[in-house]
Amino acid sequence: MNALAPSILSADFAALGEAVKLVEHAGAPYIHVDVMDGHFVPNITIGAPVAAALRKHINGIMDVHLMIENPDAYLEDFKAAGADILTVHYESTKHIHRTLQAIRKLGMKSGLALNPGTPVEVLECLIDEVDMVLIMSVNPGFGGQSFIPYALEKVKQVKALGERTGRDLLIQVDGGVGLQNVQEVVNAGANVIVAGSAVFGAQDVSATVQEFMKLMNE
Ligand SMILES: O=C(CO)[C@@H](O)[C@H](O)COP(=O)(O)O
Ligand SMILES: [Fe+2]
Repeated sequence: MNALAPSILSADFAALGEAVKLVEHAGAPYIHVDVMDGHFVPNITIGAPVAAALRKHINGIMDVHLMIENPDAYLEDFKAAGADILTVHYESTKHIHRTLQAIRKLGMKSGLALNPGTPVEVLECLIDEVDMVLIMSVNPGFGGQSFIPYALEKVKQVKALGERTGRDLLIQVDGGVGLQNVQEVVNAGANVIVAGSAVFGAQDVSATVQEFMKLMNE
């Protein structure tokens, strides 16, 4: 079953608990939490204390996307906050292999995100340490940007790598996905779809989640 991960980046930050409840009730199995530090990306969002507060409202999977420099310093904080999957950027740290190992050692699933300018080849020597690959289909930092079509090619490459290495990978796509292109993204091989503005910017959030899940699993 392909899964939707609504990104709370586009929700009302003063009512995140309600936002989570709404999308979970509509059938979204993941909640995607975007953490930005104003250094790795030109925007600042939320940190571990807000993630910990949100955890109490999340029944499903809390999927934390770290867009921060020096992620190693915060892995334990996000474990304590209740993250199920912790995703770090390949570009954000010198010793990414060690970081991925540390995430698993703390008992979380490890996610590895690749910026649009980073080739899939970098996964070759990291794949055994990775539970989820996140292909960024926009440059990280903001919601509501346009989908970069080359991401589809990268998703196909990740899928092929998973098959070749016998790994049952979670393949996540993040950025610019809406009802109009979600099937294309799933057909390329993605099985976890992040959507922020397309979900929380919709008139009927609940119906939009249901429509996503339907299109993704047809
Ligand atoms: O990580 C990010 C942005 O850097 C995302 O998770 C966004 O929140 C996706 O927003 P939309 O493109 O779906 O509006
Ligand atoms: Fe994200």
